[in-house]
Amino acid sequence: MAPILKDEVDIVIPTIRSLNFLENWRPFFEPYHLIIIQDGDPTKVIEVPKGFDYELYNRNDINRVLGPKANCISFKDGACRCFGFLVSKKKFIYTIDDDCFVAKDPTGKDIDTLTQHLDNLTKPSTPYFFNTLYDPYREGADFVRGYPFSLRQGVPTAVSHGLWLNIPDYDAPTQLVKPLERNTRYVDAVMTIPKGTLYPMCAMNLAFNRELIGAAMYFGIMGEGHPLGRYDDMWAGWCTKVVCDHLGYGVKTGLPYLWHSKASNPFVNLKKEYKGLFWQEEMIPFFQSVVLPKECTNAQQCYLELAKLTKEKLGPIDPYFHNFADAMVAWIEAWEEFNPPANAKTESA
Ligand SMILES: O=c1ccn([C@@H]2O[C@H](COP(=O)(O)OP(=O)(O)O[C@H]3O[C@@H](CO)[C@H](O)[C@H]3O)[C@@H](O)[C@H]2O)c(=O)[nH]1
Ligand SMILES: [Mn+2]
Repeated sequence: MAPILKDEVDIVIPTIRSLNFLENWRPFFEPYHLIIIQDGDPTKVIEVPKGFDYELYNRNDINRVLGPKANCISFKDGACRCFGFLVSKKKFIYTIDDDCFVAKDPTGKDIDTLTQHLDNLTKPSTPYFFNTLYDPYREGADFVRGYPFSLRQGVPTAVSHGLWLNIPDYDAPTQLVKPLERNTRYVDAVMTIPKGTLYPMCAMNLAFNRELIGAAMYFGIMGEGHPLGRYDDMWAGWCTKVVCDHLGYGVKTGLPYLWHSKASNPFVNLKKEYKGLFWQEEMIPFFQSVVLPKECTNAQQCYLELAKLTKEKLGPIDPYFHNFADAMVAWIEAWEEFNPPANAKTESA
């Protein structure tokens, strides 16, 4: 099957290890452009398997491109991937971790995650009324009796959150008490996460519409030099869901599945994420209480409002959140530098 939307997609991969996993994805990824974010030591040479069309950025590149704003891009944490979202010019982003492989569906067929994500993103979402047959736009499903006809056209989908077989995305305490737990359950469903409901977004197998929500898909300041790690995708998931709810966009979760092969070290993970385990008991109520002004009509404006509220409401928890809010503003400044509004271009021409 021809690669769908080939020129409208960038695949963003953060790596501090190796890109050998791409061989496994070659049938699905080779036609697409890759943006590789090499984390860690920039002098280390990371081989990209032959035949892939890619651009690669290491820390020196990030510092060169962003100058002082480079501080808003994490170092020694998978959060660095959001630099790829910033420099992309495409409508859709698919981001995947380098320890993820092609999974098989119950019929034994290899799962083309990218095609399923693009299908999720190009069909509407239904955040205002739950459809009990799940995604009504999928082959073999529809709206059920009692579903309001006034809501059946749905809303644009901004995020498609895929799942993982084998190693589940557990936090360190769960990983420690359930070291042998494996996810073997393939649930054949895609569903819209209802408006007003948050969810734990994992960036392992994630796609989104960059034009709708890219400006809010910032992964924060994590890793080296910061008191928190492995909450990068969680933070981005809470921010983007609040922004999607405000702007009337949808977020889907479920298919596609991939095979997550490597469990990161739970003791290292505990050190990275432990503050998040109790801070999230305050972060979640913050996000649940956020009301964005109606004057915020795009993701950038919403995000700047979130930055202001983060400093005000979460700043008292720890000075980290003051720095975090500043980094959120720096991110938007960088975003607008790389993604000037269309009319700005004609003015300067
Ligand atoms: O310092 C680092 C650490 C990792 N990376 C790259 O980021 C992804 C995820 O790394 P890893 O697979 O080791 O982590 P997991 O615990 O399995 O991943 C979950 O935690 C989130 C952490 O952000 C992640 O999104 C979740 O899926 C790999 O590609 C590493 O190479 C890095 O760049 N720098
Ligand atoms: Mn992993």
